[in-house]
Amino acid sequence: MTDPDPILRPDQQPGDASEDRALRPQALTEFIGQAEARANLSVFVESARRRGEAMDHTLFHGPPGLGKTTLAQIVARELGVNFRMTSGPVLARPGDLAAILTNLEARDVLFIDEIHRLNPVVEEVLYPAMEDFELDLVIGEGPAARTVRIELQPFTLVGATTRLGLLTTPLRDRFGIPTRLQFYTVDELHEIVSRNARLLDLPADRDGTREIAARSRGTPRIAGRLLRRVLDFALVVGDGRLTRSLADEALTRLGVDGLGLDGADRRYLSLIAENYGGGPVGVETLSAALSESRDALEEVIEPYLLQQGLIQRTPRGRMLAQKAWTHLGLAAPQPPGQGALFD
Ligand SMILES: Nc1ncnc2c1ncn2[C@@H]1O[C@H](COP(=O)(O)OP(=O)(O)OP(=O)(O)O)[C@@H](O)[C@H]1O
Ligand SMILES: [Mg+2]
Repeated sequence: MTDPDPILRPDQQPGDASEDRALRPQALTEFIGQAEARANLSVFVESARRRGEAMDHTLFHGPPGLGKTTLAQIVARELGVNFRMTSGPVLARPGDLAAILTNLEARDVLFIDEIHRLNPVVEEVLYPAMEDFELDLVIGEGPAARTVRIELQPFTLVGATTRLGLLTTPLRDRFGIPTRLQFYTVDELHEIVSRNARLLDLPADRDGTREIAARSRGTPRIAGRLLRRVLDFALVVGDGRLTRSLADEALTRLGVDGLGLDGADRRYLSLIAENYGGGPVGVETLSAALSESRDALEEVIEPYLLQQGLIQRTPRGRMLAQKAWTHLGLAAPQPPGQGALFD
């Protein structure tokens, strides 16, 4: 089964990079939502600036598309330092990380995306680098091998992950500022969509931008993409203006329903309802039946369904909540034993 439309997925897709750039907020004051994270970060940034020191290592975690990379870039800009970006899977050998670390200037931000996917031998090198700004490198092989210690400039490591649970404890413990990003409220997304419409020169009714916000799965990346697709419809099918009815028509044609669920979400819910009587059913079983990786289910599909109260995680597997039955237009089965009283 293939997703009918990958533009609805919250994880990054090819082509996002250039689209993202135009809409990406550049300063903490332009960043909408995540009020708590933003308030805390502005204090830590300001304090580091006054002390003239590197800010403490920071970890952003939460579902894809909520602004982890954006916030990391903003932090570097507000600190007035260089931003270096890499990712867990790219750093295959300790030497790859060493090359980056030794090139950092004092107080720079090193951003490591998907930090839960670091090779363990690379991670070992990271510990003393984070803690003491030192690098222990093994030079040569066999009996001639020796360790050299290299002093590093103090730097700020900003890590990002969609899977906090996969981080090793020693790595997790070395982040002084762990920050969880939350799904956005419809009001926050509405502000984001309105701002993006202005940036894209799209005349828009409040009802129109609201409709997109309500159907963006709590995720600014999806809001940005849906707005661009609705813009296409506005230009070609409509009269160039974003109205509520135009947004509704476009989103419905794209397969986004009233709760913002896409085809993959609905297949997930329907499978549990129709094949497993509402659950509980194990995630491995769902993964096989949907031909989706377990990671994709746990990182991308389930967080929003959980947050919306459509499913529950139990020790025996996933279960549909009443709201999901209602949303699917199906009747929930009677719990065993109930109903017999009235027969
Ligand atoms: N608070 C916000 N206000 C406006 N736009 C935002 C906000 N947060 C994120 N965006 C936009 O959403 C898109 C995705 O953000 P970003 O790439 O930072 O997400 P991410 O959490 O790093 O995702 P991933 O886990 O896939 O790496 C970008 O285009 C960004 O401009
Ligand atoms: Mg990112």
